[in-house]
Amino acid sequence: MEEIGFLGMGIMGKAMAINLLRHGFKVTVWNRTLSRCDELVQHGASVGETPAAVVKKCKYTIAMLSDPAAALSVVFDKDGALEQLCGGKGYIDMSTVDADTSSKISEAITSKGGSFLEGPVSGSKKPAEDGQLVILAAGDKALYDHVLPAFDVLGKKSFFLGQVGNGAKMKLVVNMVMGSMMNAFSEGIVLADKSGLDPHTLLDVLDLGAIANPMFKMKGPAMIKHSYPPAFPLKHQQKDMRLALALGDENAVPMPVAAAANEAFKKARSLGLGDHDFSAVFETVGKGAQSST
Ligand SMILES: NC(=O)C1=CN([C@@H]2O[C@H](COP(=O)(O)OP(=O)(O)OC[C@H]3O[C@@H](n4cnc5c(N)ncnc54)[C@H](OP(=O)(O)O)[C@@H]3O)[C@@H](O)[C@H]2O)C=CC1
Ligand SMILES: O=CCCC(=O)O
Repeated sequence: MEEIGFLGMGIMGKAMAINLLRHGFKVTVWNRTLSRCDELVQHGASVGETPAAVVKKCKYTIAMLSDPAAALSVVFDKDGALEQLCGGKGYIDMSTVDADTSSKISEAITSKGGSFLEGPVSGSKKPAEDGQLVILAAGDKALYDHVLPAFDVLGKKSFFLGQVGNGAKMKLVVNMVMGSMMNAFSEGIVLADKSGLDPHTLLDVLDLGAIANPMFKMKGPAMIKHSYPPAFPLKHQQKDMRLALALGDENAVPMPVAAAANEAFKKARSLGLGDHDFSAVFETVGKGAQSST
């Protein structure tokens, strides 16, 4: 099996790279904080000293980085991926970024003869560990077909959405809906509690009705305990709301619900909750933090 490069050993990148190793892929990893690669070595990975070194060694390289600035830096900076991208090499950015960022990266890589695919994912830490992500790919179709065996390990379903930017946009729309839902859910828990209802009973009622969903089921009990172990860091959810609102601006789509949700995530960041799970936005609702829940 050919060797895959993997840049970014955060919550998602680590889980995805370990999953590939577990399924017999050879993987060479890199992370800005190199010590975070140590655990991957124990799982059988090799380590590259720089993004360029990883791309030089591997026919194709996946990136899973925090935000547009990180995605651009890893490609364009000194010792970045672009230095070694050329004909026969592929680069797949699975980070959640905006379409402009993705297009900049795509243009630079294709102008050097390389191929580019974006592949942001729906699904969080546990689906990444279990290979149950939903992959929203767009860009070079030949590269997509080539990496499908790896996508089949990482995800339960891959979509090919056409031209570069469509994967990024789809991901932002999905996360805009998710962030708005999380805020409504938080308000619901606080409202139930403040009006004398048992929030656990609210969870049971929600789970049996038309708006039952895995997110409420998974996050609700921990939120009631004010516990937010990071699966999807709140700072990344706020980045996605911001980028989705910019997409709304570009397309003249009024999004008052998403704008309010973004304000709540910003508030949560200002309270120092950026590295907690995004469900910590619960702490911004009324006096959620002081409630009897
Ligand atoms: N967590 C989740 O549930 C999901 C996350 N996503 C998206 O996936 C991406 C990664 O998320 P996640 O793994 O949770 O994030 P983490 O914050 O856990 O990891 C971020 C990664 O980006 C690296 N990084 C940050 N800034 C830079 C930089 N300037 N240069 C180089 N590397 C940098 C970090 O390196 P270092 O270790 O050195 O800080 C780390 O490897 C994000 O775009 C996120 O929105 C998508 C679906 C689900
Ligand atoms: O971008 C993060 C998505 C998290 C999820 O789908 O649960």
